Amino acid sequence: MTEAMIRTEGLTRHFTVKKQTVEAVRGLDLEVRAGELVALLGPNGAGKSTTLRMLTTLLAPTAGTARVAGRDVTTDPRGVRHRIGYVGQGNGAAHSQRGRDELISQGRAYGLDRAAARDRAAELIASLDLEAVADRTVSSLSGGQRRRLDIAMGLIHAPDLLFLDEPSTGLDPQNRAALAGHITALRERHATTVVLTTHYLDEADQLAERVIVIDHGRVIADDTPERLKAEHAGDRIVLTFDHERDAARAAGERLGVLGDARIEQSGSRVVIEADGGARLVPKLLRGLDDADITVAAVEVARPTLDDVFLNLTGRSLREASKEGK
Ligand SMILES: Nc1ncnc2c1ncn2[C@@H]1O[C@H](COP(=O)(O)OP(=O)(O)OP(=O)(O)O)[C@@H](O)[C@H]1O
Repeated sequence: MTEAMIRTEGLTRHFTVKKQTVEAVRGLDLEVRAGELVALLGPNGAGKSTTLRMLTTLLAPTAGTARVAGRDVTTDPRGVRHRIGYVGQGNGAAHSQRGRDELISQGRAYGLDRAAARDRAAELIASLDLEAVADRTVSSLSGGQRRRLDIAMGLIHAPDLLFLDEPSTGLDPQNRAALAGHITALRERHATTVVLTTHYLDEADQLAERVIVIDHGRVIADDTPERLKAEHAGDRIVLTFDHERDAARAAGERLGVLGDARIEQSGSRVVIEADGGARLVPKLLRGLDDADITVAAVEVARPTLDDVFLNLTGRSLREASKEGK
């Protein structure tokens, strides 16, 4: 069996702030296999960046061990650094340089000769769609272009493993979607293992094959987005009635056909949380029809990762993020 790309045991980091101990990361046991695209998802202050900074050797663990790309972060940090790429939060190239030159210098810093650095820069410029802007100074690039340049910098030495800390924070939805497309394409082309952090739920959902949910420095769930949603949250059927009394009757009488599904009425709406929502709808509508209750609208909403987080912690990820700030 090949060695895991990342393996941590009891990885822990404490900070001391005004004589108080902050347990940023508390005993993380992680395994990431070669080729995976993993998102660490959690609210502000959950410990995602601290984890990434330990895995990339920027921060020493307080306790525990981590092997990254076959090297130990504590005993061989240089070995780790040579095998990984890291794009931090809003790091970025020197602003007065042209993007292409930045990439070439970065390649040289990693030991490529000039010709190899130039070729590699050209390849990344093409695959990250930077041709039109590579010869402009970095300071003149848009947020999305600069973020793509940052990613190219992290990939210059063709690492097997790339860490991206909140790659799309601050980008508009269109640029976020484009960046997600580039990350997926890079992975398909080079089989790079990618570990990224995000607090965009839809991004984790669409981009990652595996989502590790972190809260208060611990892993609270770890699975594919589909399985997380299937296991921790049901579909939601939203029924809207013309009158509140119809909603009350529907909630009170007829919806018993749904067994133990969670039913909530608010005003003229009834929300039912149940697995396989779409399949239940015909039965539900027949039951309501039999009872002479007229439904104005019916809608089936698939669960989101926010519902998963809510069911696991009792807090919405959006609310939890605000409280962590
Ligand atoms: N250098 C530091 N000194 C003191 N406390 C720190 C330091 N770095 C992080 N922390 C604390 O550790 C906890 C985890 O922070 P971390 O940045 O890892 O969270 P995060 O999940 O990456 O959040 P965000 O989404 O806001 O980046 C927080 O309580 C934070 O205040």
